[in-house]
Amino acid sequence: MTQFNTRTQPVPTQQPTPMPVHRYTPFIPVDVPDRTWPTKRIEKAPRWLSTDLRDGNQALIDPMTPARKMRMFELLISMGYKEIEVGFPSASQTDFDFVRQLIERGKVPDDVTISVLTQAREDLIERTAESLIGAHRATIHMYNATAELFRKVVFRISEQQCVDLAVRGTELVMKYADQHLRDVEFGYQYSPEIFTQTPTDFAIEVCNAVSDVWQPGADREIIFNLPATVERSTPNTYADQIEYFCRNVKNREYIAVSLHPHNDRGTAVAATELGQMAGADRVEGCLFGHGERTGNVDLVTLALNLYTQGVDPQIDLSDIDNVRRTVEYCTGLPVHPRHPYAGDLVYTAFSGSHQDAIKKGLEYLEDVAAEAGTTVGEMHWEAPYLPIDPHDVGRTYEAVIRVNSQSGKGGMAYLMKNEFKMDLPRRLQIEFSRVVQQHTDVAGGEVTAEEIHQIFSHEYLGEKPWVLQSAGSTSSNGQFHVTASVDGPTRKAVALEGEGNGPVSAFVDALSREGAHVKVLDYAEHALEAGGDAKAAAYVECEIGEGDDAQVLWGVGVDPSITSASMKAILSALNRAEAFHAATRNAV
Ligand SMILES: CC(=O)SCCNC(=O)CCNC(=O)[C@H](O)C(C)(C)COP(=O)(O)OP(=O)(O)OC[C@H]1O[C@@H](n2cnc3c(N)ncnc32)[C@H](O)[C@@H]1OP(=O)(O)O
Ligand SMILES: CC(C)C(=O)C(=O)O
Ligand SMILES: [Mg+2]
Repeated sequence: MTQFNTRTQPVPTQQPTPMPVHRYTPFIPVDVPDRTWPTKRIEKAPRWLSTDLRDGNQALIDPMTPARKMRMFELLISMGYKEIEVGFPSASQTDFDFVRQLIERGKVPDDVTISVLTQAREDLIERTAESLIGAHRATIHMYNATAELFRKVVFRISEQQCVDLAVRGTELVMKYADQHLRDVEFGYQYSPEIFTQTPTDFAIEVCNAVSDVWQPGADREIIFNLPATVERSTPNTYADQIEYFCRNVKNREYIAVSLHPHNDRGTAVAATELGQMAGADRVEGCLFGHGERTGNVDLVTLALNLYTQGVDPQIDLSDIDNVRRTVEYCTGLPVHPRHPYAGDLVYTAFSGSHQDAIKKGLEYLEDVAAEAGTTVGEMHWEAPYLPIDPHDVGRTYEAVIRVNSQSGKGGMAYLMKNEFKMDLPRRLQIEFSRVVQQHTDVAGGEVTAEEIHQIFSHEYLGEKPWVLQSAGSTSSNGQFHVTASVDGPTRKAVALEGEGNGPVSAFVDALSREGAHVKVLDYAEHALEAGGDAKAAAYVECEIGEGDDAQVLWGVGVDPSITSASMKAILSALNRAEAFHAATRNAV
């Protein structure tokens, strides 16, 4: 029976916020009681469109220069994007010229479609069509807002006038495409802007009216892009709207239903994933979630979310740091250190229990791979706290474990093994972690792998006062005889001799004849490097001294000869005992 008192008081009442919450009203979702999306799975990549050069660019403090735009375009091509929105050519001469540059300099591969955005205004549509002359494959993307607030406040038009604007705009797109773009493999995309705040039936009505003009068919698709221009509700409501739209829009089989989520509530990725489950074919977004306000949906996260499910994202993110550096250069904005998959810290554990589990997980994978005669890179990935193998995105395991005051033995042991090839026995790990902990408690902050190695060398490999000068051993009939020359605490070059059933016990015997009492409790050794000039590391756990003064300490030795390494390890333990006594004497 437990002895403590369980809580008897009620849970304390939380206080109302002092913020004016009454100013806000809940979002009213479309009613889809027979929704099917919750049980669907995403089993293939959607058609991606990157709008980094349009929605991403229009939201930057300093829009990209032509050189930066070109760098971004080349990056997107190299990653595998086949649909790229390259700008708003009627907005400025710079935007227009960039589109012309892409076309005239032959920068657009034949299998890539560029698209450009325009408002539903004749002068802008004409200029937009002109920007695409000579393109191989191109799409004009036209939008007008359909939400009531926008009709009332921005446009001051009725529902019918809103439909008419979309219809007239579509007719104008077709007119100018016919005039300028007959040699282009031409496509049309229409967005009922603020789709999520538009009654879905009205959004469908506008799209159907646009469809009647465009007349989609087997070789004449239309893209209906359904933006969460401002994210206002939970992701499931977006999915309901998408499923409802897909079920009720005319000519569904000739329509590419496209998602264009923004991230105002921080749930754009979830909304996009649920939207795909609800039937969408296509996704528009930006790398690392650039774009208006909180950004467009993040294409990197979406792609790698698919990847972690074993679904080919059809995008190359095998050098994620290069992608990140290029995007940072083009946008002038940094990627957050905790950004999914790409941030500096996202494959790093500082805390002890995470490090311990990661270390064990990676060792387990190595063992299983070795048993199967293969490499970890070929194995099914499953590792604690690491949803993805950092190697797959071009990261190393170096940053996986970093040490600070929150770290335990596993982290230090991992760094000692991976960076310095020293495989510390478990009880030595425990002892050494206390040494490092003393350091982090005093110094605070992170200790680098190099610093951990320095602390280790100072603690275990400092040869004072006992130093091994030379050593030899012979054996006959299982009996070992060692000779050694050591500098001791009081005398230099003391000649030692001892006998035992192994070189370690013979050396212990030799030391006892000098008055140094050592009992070996545990022993481990391994080669440090492969090859002819390999060194060995020896680790010994020793009881030093006798009676009440006896201490249990680890010692470590490194030497080309395994016999000398083990002798050095014993002297290391003696040195640490001396240091301990000196510290105690000084303290007294
Ligand atoms: C959700 C989005 O991201 S939409 C894309 C937004 N991106 C951009 O706007 C970047 C590029 N835009 C621009 O450079 C400019 O807005 C231009 C060149 C297109 C137009 O500039 P201007 O003619 O000065 O108009 P302005 O920028 O003030 O736009 C507002 C006007 O366009 C109208 N308008 C806005 N959107 C649309 C549309 N989709 N279709 C038709 N008219 C529209 C507004 O009602 C308003 O009209 P009003 O002046 O009669 O009141
Ligand atoms: C132009 C449209 C598609 C847009 O960017 C939005 O609504 O967010
Ligand atoms: Mg947008």
